[in-house]
Amino acid sequence: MDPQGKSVFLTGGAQGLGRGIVEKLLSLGAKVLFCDVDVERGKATESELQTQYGADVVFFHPADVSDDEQHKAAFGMAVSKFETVDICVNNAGILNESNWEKVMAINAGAVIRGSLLALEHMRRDRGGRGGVIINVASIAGLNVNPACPTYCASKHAVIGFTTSWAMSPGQKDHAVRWCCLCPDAMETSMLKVTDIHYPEMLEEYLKDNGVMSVSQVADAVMKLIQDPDNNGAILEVTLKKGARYRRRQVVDRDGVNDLVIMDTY
Ligand SMILES: NC(=O)C1=CN([C@@H]2O[C@H](COP(=O)(O)OP(=O)(O)OC[C@H]3O[C@@H](n4cnc5c(N)ncnc54)[C@H](O)[C@@H]3O)[C@@H](O)[C@H]2O)C=CC1
Ligand SMILES: CCCCCC(=O)/C=C/C=C\C/C=C\C/C=C\CCCC(=O)O
Repeated sequence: MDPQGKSVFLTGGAQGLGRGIVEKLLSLGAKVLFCDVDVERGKATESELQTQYGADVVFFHPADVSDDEQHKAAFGMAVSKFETVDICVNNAGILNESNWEKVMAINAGAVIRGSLLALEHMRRDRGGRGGVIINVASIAGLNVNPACPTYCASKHAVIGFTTSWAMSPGQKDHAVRWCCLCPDAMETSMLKVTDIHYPEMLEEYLKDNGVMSVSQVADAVMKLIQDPDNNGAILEVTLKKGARYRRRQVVDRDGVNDLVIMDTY
């Protein structure tokens, strides 16, 4: 899909990756409504982006996406501003190993709610225009990570949910594409986290693997949006290897029930 002239709803756009994605989309001619729980930063970002791209192409709406009503209201605001939403990016996320309920509510719960809101609005078999749903997971959704088991679980949930919907027998009728983004560590406020187990593991990990810029990862999101035939995509983004699609197969090893998930590139 070409972002030019398309309408976008994005969560967690006040800073970090969310803001980076909003900026790329605006530079490609899309209109964006983003929400965030950080109202002050959201307003400041809106004002800066309106100055650069125009007052009628980017809007901020305050919302905590762990709250059902606020999340629905924010999505509804995008629909009423643009009439239609073509691209939905469920990006808002936190990392806090002391509060697993909150992590699951935002990283998994809000991704599920946001996806279902977008599907209902976009699906062509119920009068919508089709579209793309991009769910932001992490490399942690593909691996195990003793430093942050709850965060890791929330990101595995995003990948399982998104790829399962992508495999829906009704997908062609819905005309909605489902994609997961799985970045490695990138330079945002999340990386300043202190609330993980074994913080020394993080230091070691970053020494070995480096840290990506937001812009590199936001470019990968444009690839997800633009590639037409990637329903069910899991796009891994790392500093050393760049953006690569994981090819996921479910292999039936014994013809009965010994199913194994195998990823290749
Ligand atoms: N920074 C990293 O190394 C990586 C981050 N990610 C994922 O990227 C996504 C974006 O994270 P970053 O930009 O790094 O973090 P960030 O902390 O810089 O930005 C996250 C934004 O989400 C907002 N947010 C948090 N909770 C919210 C809620 N309940 N409702 C609405 N907005 C909320 C925050 O206010 C903030 O503006 C997250 O899903 C994160 O898990 C994935 C891989 C690596
Ligand atoms: C595997 C780390 C990349 C996960 C990227 C992400 O989604 C958010 C990162 C934010 C902060 C980092 C927090 C925890 C990671 C800590 C240690 C990683 C050790 C993993 C390992 O050695 O295998």
